Amino acid sequence: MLKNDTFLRALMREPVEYTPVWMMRQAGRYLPEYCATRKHAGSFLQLCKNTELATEVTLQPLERFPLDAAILFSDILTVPDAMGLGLYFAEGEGPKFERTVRTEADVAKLFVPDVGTELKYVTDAVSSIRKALDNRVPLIGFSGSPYTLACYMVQGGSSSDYREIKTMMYARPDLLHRILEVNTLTVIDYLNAQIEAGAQAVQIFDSWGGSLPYGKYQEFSLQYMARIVAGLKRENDGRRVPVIVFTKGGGQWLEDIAAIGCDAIGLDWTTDIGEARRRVGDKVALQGNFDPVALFAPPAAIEAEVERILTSYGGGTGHVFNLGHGISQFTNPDHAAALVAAVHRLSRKD
Ligand SMILES: Cc1c2[nH]c(c1CCC(=O)O)Cc1[nH]c(c(CCC(=O)O)c1C)Cc1[nH]c(c(CCC(=O)O)c1C)Cc1[nH]c(c(C)c1CCC(=O)O)C2
Repeated sequence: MLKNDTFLRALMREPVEYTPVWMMRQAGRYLPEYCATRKHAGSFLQLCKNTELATEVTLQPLERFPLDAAILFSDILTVPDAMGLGLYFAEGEGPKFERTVRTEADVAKLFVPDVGTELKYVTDAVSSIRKALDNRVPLIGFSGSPYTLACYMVQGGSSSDYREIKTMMYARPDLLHRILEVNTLTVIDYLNAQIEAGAQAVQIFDSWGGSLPYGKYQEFSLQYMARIVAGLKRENDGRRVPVIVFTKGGGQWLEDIAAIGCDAIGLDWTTDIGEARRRVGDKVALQGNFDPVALFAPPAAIEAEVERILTSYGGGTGHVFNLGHGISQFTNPDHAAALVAAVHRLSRKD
């Protein structure tokens, strides 16, 4: 039995005593204890692949702040790495792949990896984290969306304009659809393996779906996320495993996203959460949507911003407080503490 299931109840729009909160990238470089463990591991990827250390960093933010959920420490790019593309992190440059998927021949070679062997280190981490959490709070598993994974696979790394993948989309949509097909089958296996290992909710990170034009978003990103939602095991320990879909920059498509069968939509900070609630009605819960850059302001300003978001949402259940994107590595941890405390204190007043 979970000691604190507020997060799961809010996602299912069941009554809650206060608004639960977690932060995207809550385990990361803004915490000195994370930097110390990462140094000990050698590299970020070695940290992800070491069960004991991945467990340790997952729990670090929970030791500091009374967060209502833990998130598996890993990365979305473990999936293309398992497809043999060779993930590495060049110092100061972000993620890169040794091989890209651009030509007809590259696409023909692409395969659905055996998740049970190639990504066993991830499911081992899930089991180990569940044990270490001892039912304190629920554990969130996650994956990249098929389109967001494809962005890194085609580009070979991060990009400012996604020129290669978008050119493929316009010139050879058949090739991109084939990549998305392989990614979709892989993500279904991957998330189901995380759920079987103990993940109590899952989030699909569609970080780059918001860069697509209207219509193309539905065809190249949302359609595939709908297939994932339909393909997931939805029960664990006798409870429903809620699915959160986070399309960064997806605020204009909320009705479409709410229609794919997910339980919650993650919002970035550009959308008014009260208006979002009116648009989706009681179809889904909402997660968000504090601008992570506002964490650089003094605690009084952070509290005012928390209050604005809680007031806009309008009380009751169905809201999971979060940042609108990952926390910056330059954030002062005391400011993150102020955010978490403000969410709990101000939402209990309702
Ligand atoms: C696009 C994406 C990635 N990874 C992820 C996304 C989707 C969310 C988003 O849009 O930000 C998701 C992710 N990455 C990480 C987590 C762990 C769980 C958590 O605490 O939220 C999660 C959920 C750890 C990480 N993933 C990464 C770090 C920093 C690596 C380090 O310690 O050096 C962490 C803590 C590396 C990473 N991984 C990725 C990038 C672009 C980078 C480099 C950017 C950066 O340096 O912040 C790909």
